[in-house]
Amino acid sequence: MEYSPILHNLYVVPSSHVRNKLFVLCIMLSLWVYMIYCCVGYCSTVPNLAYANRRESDADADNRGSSAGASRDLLNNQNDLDSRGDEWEDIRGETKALDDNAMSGFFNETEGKKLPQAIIIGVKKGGTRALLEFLRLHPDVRAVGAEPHFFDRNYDKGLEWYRDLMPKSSEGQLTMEKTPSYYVTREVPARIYCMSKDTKLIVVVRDPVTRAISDYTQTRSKKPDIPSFESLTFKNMSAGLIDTTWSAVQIGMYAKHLERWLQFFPMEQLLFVSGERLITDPAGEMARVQDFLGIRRVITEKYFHFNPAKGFPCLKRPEGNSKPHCLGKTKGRTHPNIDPEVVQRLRDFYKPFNRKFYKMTGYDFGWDSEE
Ligand SMILES: Nc1ncnc2c1ncn2[C@@H]1O[C@H](COP(=O)(O)OS(=O)(=O)O)[C@@H](OP(=O)(O)O)[C@H]1O
Repeated sequence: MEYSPILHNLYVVPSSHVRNKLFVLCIMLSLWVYMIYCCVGYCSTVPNLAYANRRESDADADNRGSSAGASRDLLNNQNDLDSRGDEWEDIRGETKALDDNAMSGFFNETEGKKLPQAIIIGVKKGGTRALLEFLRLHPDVRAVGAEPHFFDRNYDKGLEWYRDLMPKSSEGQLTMEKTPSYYVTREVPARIYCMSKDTKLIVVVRDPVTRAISDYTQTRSKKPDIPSFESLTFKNMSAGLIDTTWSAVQIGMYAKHLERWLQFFPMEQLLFVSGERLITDPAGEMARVQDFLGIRRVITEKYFHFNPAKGFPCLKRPEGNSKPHCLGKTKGRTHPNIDPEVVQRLRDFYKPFNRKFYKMTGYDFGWDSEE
C-alpha cells in the first residue's frame, strides 16, 4: 500500500489534539481534587513536613517520657464529659448580638460560622470551664459550650464538620472553643497549625499535684472502685518510683508538653492563665485574657460575686441584683485526703518540671513557694 501524507495528517493531527486536551483536563482534575482534599481538613501533610524536621530534637524527649497517647489512662478521657456551661446561659442572654448575615470568605465564614481564632487547649481540671464561661459573657466572643475534641478525637471528620459546630458570629466577634485534652495530645499542635498558624492558644494551669488529685476525684466519681490515688501514683511503691504513664501524673508535666507546642507556635501566641488566680482574682486574670485576645476589657469585677459556701467566684449581672450563678456541682468537688507523704513525693517529682515551666513562660506560678 502506498503511503499518503494527507491521510497520515488526517489521522495524526486530531488524535494528538485530543491527547493534549485530555492531558490538560487531567491536570485540572488533579488540581481540583487536591483543593478539595485540602479544604476538608486533610492538609496535615503540610505541617507534617515541617513537623518531621522539628520533631528530630523532640524525639528524644518523647522516647524518654511516655507520650500522652501511650498513657495509662485510667481516667478514661473518652468519658470525660464536661458540663456544657448551660448554668450561666441566662446571664449570657442578650449580651450576644448575632449577625447571621456575616458572610465573607470561602474557608472561614460561610453561613456566619467561623473556625475558632482562639482555643482554650488545657489543662484538664485547670479551670477551663470557668474561663470559657467568663469569656462567653463578652459581647465580642462567641464560643461553643461543649468540648468539640476535634483535633484529638474527631480530626477525620474534617474542618467543615468542626466549623459547623461553632456558633454564628458577626465580623468583629471572636470564635472560641475549649478542649482541655489538646494540650497533652501529641498530634494537636501540628493540626491547629495547619488550620491557622495565627490561632491564639490559652492554657489554664494549676498546681500539678492538686490537679492530679482533682483528676482522680473526677474519675472516682464515675468509677468508685478504682484503686487508691496513692497506689496509682507509684510504679513501684516501695522504691517510690512515680508512674509517669498515669495520665493524672503525666498531664501535670507542663514543661514537657509545652516543648511540643513551641515547635509550632511562638511563645507570644500562648497565654498561661493561673487556675489559682482565676479563683482568687477572676477579674485580674480576665483582664490578661481579654488583652491577649485583643478584645475590650468588658468582664471586670462587676461580673463576679464570691460565693463563700461554694468557695468560688460566681457570675452576676453587672446591673440589678439578680442571683449570682455558679458552676455546677461537678466543679469544686471535695477532694479525698491523700497521704501527705505521697503528696510530698509528688511535689518533689514536679519541682524540676515546674521550674522549667516558670522559666519557659517567664512567670512563677508559686506552686513550690512554701518550700
Ligand atoms: N468559678 C469557678 N467555679 C467552680 N470551679 C472553678 C471555678 N474556677 C475554677 N474552678 C476550678 O475548675 C476546676 C475544674 O476544671 P475544668 O473546668 O478545667 O475541668 S474539666 O477538665 O473541664 O473537667 C475545679 O476543680 P475541682 O475543685 O477539683 O473540682 C475548680 O477548682
